[in-house]
Amino acid sequence: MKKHVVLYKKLSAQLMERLQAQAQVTLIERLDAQGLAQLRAALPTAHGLLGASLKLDAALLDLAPNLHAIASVSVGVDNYDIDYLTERRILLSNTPDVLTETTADTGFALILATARRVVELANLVREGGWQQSIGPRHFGTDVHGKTLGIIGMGRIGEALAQRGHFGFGMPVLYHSHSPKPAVEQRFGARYCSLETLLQQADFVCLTLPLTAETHGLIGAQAFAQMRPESIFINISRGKVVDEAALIEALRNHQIRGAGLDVFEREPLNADSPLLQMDNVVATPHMGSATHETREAMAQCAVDNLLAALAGGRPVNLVNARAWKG
Ligand SMILES: NC(=O)C1=CN([C@@H]2O[C@H](COP(=O)(O)OP(=O)(O)OC[C@H]3O[C@@H](n4cnc5c(N)ncnc54)[C@H](O)[C@@H]3O)[C@@H](O)[C@H]2O)C=CC1
Ligand SMILES: O=C(O)C(=O)CO
Repeated sequence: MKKHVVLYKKLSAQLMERLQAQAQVTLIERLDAQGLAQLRAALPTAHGLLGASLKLDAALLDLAPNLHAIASVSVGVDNYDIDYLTERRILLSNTPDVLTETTADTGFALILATARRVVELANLVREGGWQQSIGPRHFGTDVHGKTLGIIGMGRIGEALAQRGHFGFGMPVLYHSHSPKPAVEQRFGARYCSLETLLQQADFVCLTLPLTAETHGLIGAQAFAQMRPESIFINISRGKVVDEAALIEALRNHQIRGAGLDVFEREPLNADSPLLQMDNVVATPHMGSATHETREAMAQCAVDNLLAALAGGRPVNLVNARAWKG
């Protein structure tokens, strides 16, 4: 008998066909109240789950006694209680690598847009405010040659360093769990403490996962260490930052601006003070959101799920201790 898979993210026709050939599929189209009720109703017979952007906590997963595998269509796994999944020997997989370059592109788009005030000035033109040559009041700040600071030198951090070093001649500072000699050799990057990075980088970029250790890592104390010319970029997770402290730092001109793809609460409230600030560029968690990359992520997730349901070890298994071998 075919295994039962619950999708809470829509797949392309091609991937859907592939999944349906191997499994009985329930598709939850939208994660609204009705969709969540459908999900609850489907969980008791589910062997596999595939999706993203949903906190799958124990209260929900206790409804799924037969669950064997979850394929997250994301590299970040902060939506899952990994200890709980491991205890129940539920295999959790994610989608690293396929989104690395696209997410680093988004990071650089935010660096450029924030430093060169692209959104603010494009809006000025759109609103008919371009009546004469712009002057210093509308000038931005250079990106090339400035110091790029990367907090969390993993896959995306390295891709950002590559762009900064080769594309923009930027000296690279980084802080991570441990130094990476290969990265230092390739990009001339220099390992330093978090404090030194905050004090010296012109662009402070977050490319860390959200974990118990990183939750609230960047707060009032961190912003106080940054310089009034520095620009803060977050393409990791909103909860790594104390958003109230960020708003205060922007209000008090402790930093020049911020490029933010992620927020403490998503979607961001329309009345967030961040949206009133010209020196903030806010994007809707779109780091990996290109047609090509989202399809590659979905394909990776389907591969992981089908491997697990066939009794194999998914290539991108997150909780290795859940694997019986
Ligand atoms: N904005 C978006 O749409 C996207 C956001 N992301 C976020 O980016 C994160 C990073 O992704 P990858 O680069 O693929 O992960 P990765 O695991 O390759 O890199 C993370 C790096 O952070 C370091 N790190 C972790 N905790 C640390 C700590 N407390 N102090 C110092 N360094 C620490 C790790 O050692 C590692 O080098 C994801 O977990 C996800 O949350 C990923 C893709 C898209
Ligand atoms: O993969 C992730 O972790 C994302 O945030 C979306 O691509």
